[in-house]
Amino acid sequence: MGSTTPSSTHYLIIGGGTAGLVIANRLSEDPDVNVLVLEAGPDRSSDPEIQNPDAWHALPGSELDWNFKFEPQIGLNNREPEHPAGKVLGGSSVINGSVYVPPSPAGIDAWAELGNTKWNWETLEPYLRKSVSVTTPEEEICRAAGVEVHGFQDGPIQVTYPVLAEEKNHSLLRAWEEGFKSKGYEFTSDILPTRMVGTRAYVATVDPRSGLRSGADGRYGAEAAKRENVTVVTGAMVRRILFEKDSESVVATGVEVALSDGVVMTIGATKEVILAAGAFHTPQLLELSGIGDKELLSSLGIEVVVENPGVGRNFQNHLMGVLPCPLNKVPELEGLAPGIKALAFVRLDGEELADLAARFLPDDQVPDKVIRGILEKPNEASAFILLGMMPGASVAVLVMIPCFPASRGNIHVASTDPYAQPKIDACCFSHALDVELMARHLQKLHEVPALPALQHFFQPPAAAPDLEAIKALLHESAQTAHHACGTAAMLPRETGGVVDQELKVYGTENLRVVDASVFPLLPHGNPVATVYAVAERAADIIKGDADTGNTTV
Ligand SMILES: Cc1cc2nc3c(=O)[nH]c(=O)nc-3n(C[C@H](O)[C@H](O)[C@H](O)COP(=O)(O)OP(=O)(O)OC[C@H]3O[C@@H](n4cnc5c(N)ncnc54)[C@H](O)[C@@H]3O)c2cc1C
Repeated sequence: MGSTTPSSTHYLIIGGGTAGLVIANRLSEDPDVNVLVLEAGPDRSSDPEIQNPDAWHALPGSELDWNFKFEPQIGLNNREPEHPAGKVLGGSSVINGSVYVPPSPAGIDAWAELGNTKWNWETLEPYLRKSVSVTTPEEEICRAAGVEVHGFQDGPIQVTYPVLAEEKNHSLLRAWEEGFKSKGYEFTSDILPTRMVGTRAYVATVDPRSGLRSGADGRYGAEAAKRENVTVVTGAMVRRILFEKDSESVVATGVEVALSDGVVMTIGATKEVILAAGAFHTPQLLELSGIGDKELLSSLGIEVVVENPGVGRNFQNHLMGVLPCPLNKVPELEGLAPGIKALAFVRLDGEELADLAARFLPDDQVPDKVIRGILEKPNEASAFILLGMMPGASVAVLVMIPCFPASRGNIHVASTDPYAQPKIDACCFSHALDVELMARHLQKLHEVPALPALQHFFQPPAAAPDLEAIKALLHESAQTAHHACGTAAMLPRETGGVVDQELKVYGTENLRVVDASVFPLLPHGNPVATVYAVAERAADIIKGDADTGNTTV
């Protein structure tokens, strides 16, 4: 790895986070190209405390978190939720909860329906496989649990079954599966399921050998950093992207960056600038650099390089409803470690969903029509449930997350200061469907602890409140998940797109975005699996363009 900061490189990657390190790794496989990664946070890849997956609760709010805060949310009774994001080499993959959930095929096929005909399940699936290696527990445990994994052997991210691997969890797991089976939800054995509704084994991005977290700073980052043609600079805050503009084209020539010693310098990029700063900073950097809504930029005195009002729009995130469940004192729960134990993907009754879709998702509006199409598929879940065990196991929590929220928020700069937080309005519950659907799921969640198979473990639950009371409760108490995405969306330009299907920023020759910002639609579960897959595919697209001479500079 080069040790000093070069003044020029072929590929300049802004943000050494989840997606940024995938790109750095894959592009630098070609020894003839130079890759520079500029990461604002520090390198903590060999700090065992940070890499301990159980320590993740302590990381949001720490110095490794950008500590974003939303504007008061009308839909959440004016609460101002916090949203962490990793400020560290490896980005949010270093502070996240390690839950690994591949996206659902219909959720990815919806990307094509939204206008990205080259992006669907068929084109993304190979990259899901390429990004991870799955280690299963002993054969006997897998056979008894019905777990199957095909392929998934060579990827840098290590994925394991930590709950299944510990035998003392098994009786709770069996009861969970039996309970849901009694409601018609079968266990889904494959890690890449073809049937979305049902229970699944919990899988996590944890290295089976060390027991430590497996994030982007692990093999992706470490392998890249060993190469002569890669330079990773930490503590490097990119302040804006620089362009050369004439009547024909807009070419990204490099960036202005503040290094950890206070030096501010410009660094040139002779092939491409790749923006991988995450769903909050990517739209912020685009706007600070002159790409965005003309009126907004002009009001702040920012010179407009490319006019595009889509920048910062289409913000999506999951909301969570939580039901605490007191536990019985039974020997099977003694000594269980806290944390997530089980997963279930569930669906409202078909008629109820059809009724909600007809009332709240008009057929002539996008993305409502596309979300409607997903919800109408009997194979698709409308929410997922996580069973979490609290320390001491006297209480468990059921966390319920609707899969495909219809509300859309926005993120915009409020000043020209690159260190100032952008204004984030998640617009939680701004789409009427979201609270209706979530309230019905929360009502049904009350049935779970009372399922005959689970009664041994859970104390009898209180009766579920009526729907109106639950809606009021959700406005008061729904939590935001940490799944921000969509703010530089891959969509046709006329429908709010910021990047095209090659992830190139519209109106530029050689600026790409590769991170969760490009998702046109949030996947049905936790998003990191999709971030890795998108970044893997993006690397192939960039390499392909280089091979065909499509990179214009
Ligand atoms: C607390 C938390 C828990 C989560 N839990 C889960 C989970 O259990 N499972 C799951 O699937 N997903 C989870 N997620 C979401 C998932 O981790 C993210 O969606 C994913 O990591 C985002 O990847 P990214 O590449 O888009 O951005 P990031 O990984 O955040 O990378 C962006 C990088 O850019 C850097 N950067 C930003 N601005 C600049 C700048 N101006 N100059 C230089 N560098 C800059 C940042 O420091 C960061 O390293 C969680 C997220 C959080 C925050």
